[in-house]
Amino acid sequence: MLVAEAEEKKHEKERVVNASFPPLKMAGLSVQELQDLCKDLHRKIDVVDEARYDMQIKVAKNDTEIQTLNQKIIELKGVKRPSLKRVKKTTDDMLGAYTDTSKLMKADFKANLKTVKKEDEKTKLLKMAAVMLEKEKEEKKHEREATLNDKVPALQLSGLSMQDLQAMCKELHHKIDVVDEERYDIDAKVTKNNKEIENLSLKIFELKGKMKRPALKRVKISADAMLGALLGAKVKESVDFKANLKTVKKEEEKKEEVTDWRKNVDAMSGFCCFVLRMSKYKLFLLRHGEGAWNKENRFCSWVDQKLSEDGVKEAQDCGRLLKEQGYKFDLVFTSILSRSIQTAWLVLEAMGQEWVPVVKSWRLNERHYGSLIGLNRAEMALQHGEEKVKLWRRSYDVTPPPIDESHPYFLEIYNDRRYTTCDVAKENLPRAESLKEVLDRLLPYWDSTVVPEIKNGRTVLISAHGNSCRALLKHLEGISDVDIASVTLPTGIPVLLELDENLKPVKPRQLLGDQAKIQAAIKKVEDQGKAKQTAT
Ligand SMILES: O=C(OP(=O)(O)O)[C@H](O)COP(=O)(O)O
Repeated sequence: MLVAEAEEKKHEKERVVNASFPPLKMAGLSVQELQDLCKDLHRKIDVVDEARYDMQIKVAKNDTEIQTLNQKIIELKGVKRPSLKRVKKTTDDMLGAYTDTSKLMKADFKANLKTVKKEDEKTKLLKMAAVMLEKEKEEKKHEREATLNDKVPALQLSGLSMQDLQAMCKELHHKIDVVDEERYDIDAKVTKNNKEIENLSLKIFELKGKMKRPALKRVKISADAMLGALLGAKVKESVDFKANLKTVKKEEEKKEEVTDWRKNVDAMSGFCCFVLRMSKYKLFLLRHGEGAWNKENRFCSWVDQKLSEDGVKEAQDCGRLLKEQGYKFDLVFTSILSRSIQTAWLVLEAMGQEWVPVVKSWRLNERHYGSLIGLNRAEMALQHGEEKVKLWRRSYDVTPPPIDESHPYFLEIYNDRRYTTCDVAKENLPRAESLKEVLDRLLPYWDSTVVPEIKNGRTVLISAHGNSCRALLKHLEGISDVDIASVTLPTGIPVLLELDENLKPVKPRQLLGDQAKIQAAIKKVEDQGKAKQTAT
C-alpha cells in the first residue's frame, strides 16, 4: 500500500510539473523567436526559483516552530525544561550583546528584561532589539537576492548561432523542470509542516485545559417559543434552555426585548417607515477577499495572511461589480492587515479609481481571537463540539483565552513594526477580544474619523474583516446582542448601507451580487464551524 501511495504521489508530481511547463517546441522558430524563447524561459526560472527559495525559508521557520511546540508539549506534560539561567547584566552589557550579533543568539531577553528595573532602560533595550530585527530582515533580503542571482545567472545571448540558441533553450527548459521539481517537493513539505503545526497547536490547547466556560447569556424568551423549540420548531441555535427555564417565571414574560431595528420596522408594518426617511448617504462595508487561512479554515485574526488566488479574484470581481453599478468612492478605510489593504487596492484598480485615498487603522483589524489563532475550526468542533465553536465565533461577549508569549504566532504579531504605529502603546493592544470588545475599540475611530467624512458627503468604502464589519453593522443597525450571532458576512461581497442624516439605516442592508451565490457563500462561512469538513 505504501509503495502504491508513493507511486501515486510520483505520478501526481509529474503531472503537476508537466502541466506547469509543457514540452519545448522549437521547430520552425527564427533566431529572433529563439532569443525571445530563451528570455521567456529564463524569466520563468527566476519566478519558480524565487517561489522555491521562499518556501525553503518557510520550511526552516516551520521546523523551528515545530521544535518549539514539541518542547512546549513536553513541558506541559510535566517534564521540566532546564530552567533558564537568569544572568544579572547591566544595561550596557545587554546593549553590547545586542549590537554584537555573535552574542545576540545567546542573550535571554525574557530573563534579562526582568532584571532591568527602570522603565527607560527597558525602552532602550526594546528599541535596540527592534533595530536588530530590522537589520536582520535587511540582511535576509540581500542574502535572498544574492542566492537567487547565483543560481540563475544573467542571460548572454549576443553572438549565439541558431544551433547555440536551440541548445540554450533545451538547457533552460531542463533547468525549469529541475527547479520546479524542487519547488514541488518543498511545497509538499510546507503543507506537511503546516498540518503538523496545527496538530501540535491543538494538542497544546488541549493540554492547557478546557477553555473558560463562557457565561451563559440569559435571553428572555417566551414560554411558547421554548415549547416550540422543545417540540422541534425552528428556533435560533443560540437559545440556552437552562438559562431560559430559570428566567421564564410567569407567562407575562412573553415580551421579547426588541432592539434590532429591523424588528422594530417589522412591528411598524413592514417597510412603510423607510419611505418616510430620506437616504442621504451611502456606505459600503466589505469583508476582504478570501485569505490563505480562510481557505485552510484556520482562525486567522491578527496573523497577516495575504489573499489566496480566489481571494484576489473575489476582490477584482467586487470592484468590477461596483464599477458596473456606477458607484464612485471618495475615501477608503482599511485595517492594518494586508488582506484588507490588498482587497482595497484590487477593488480600486478594477474600478479605475486607484487615486482614491486609503486610510489605515488597527482599529478596523479583525477581532483578536487570542489563543485560538492558527487553530482549525473544524478540528476544534470535533474536539469541543459545534455549539461551543459557534459560541466562540458568534456570541457577542465571550472573550477567548488571551494569547501569551508561548503561542506560536505571538512574536510574529507583536514584533511587527506596524503595531508600533498605533494610537495605543503596544503593550496595551488587545491579547484577545469578544465582538463587544471589537466594537469598543472601533467606535472611537468610527465617531472621530469616519463619521465626519461621511457627513461631509464623501462616499466611503470600509474594507475590513468579518468581525470588524459585523461589529459596525451591529452598531449602525442596532442589532441585539443575541441576533448578531446570526449575521454572517462572506468574503469579497460588498454590503451597501443607505443612511439618513443621523447615519441611521433607511432600508435593509444590501449584499450586492448574485443572491444565490451570496447565500451559498454565507452557508460556507457558517459551515466552517462544523466538525465534518477540515478545509474549504
Ligand atoms: O480572520 C478572520 O476573519 P477575516 O477572514 O474576516 O479576517 C477570522 O478568523 C474569522 O473567523 P470567524 O469567521 O470564525 O469569526
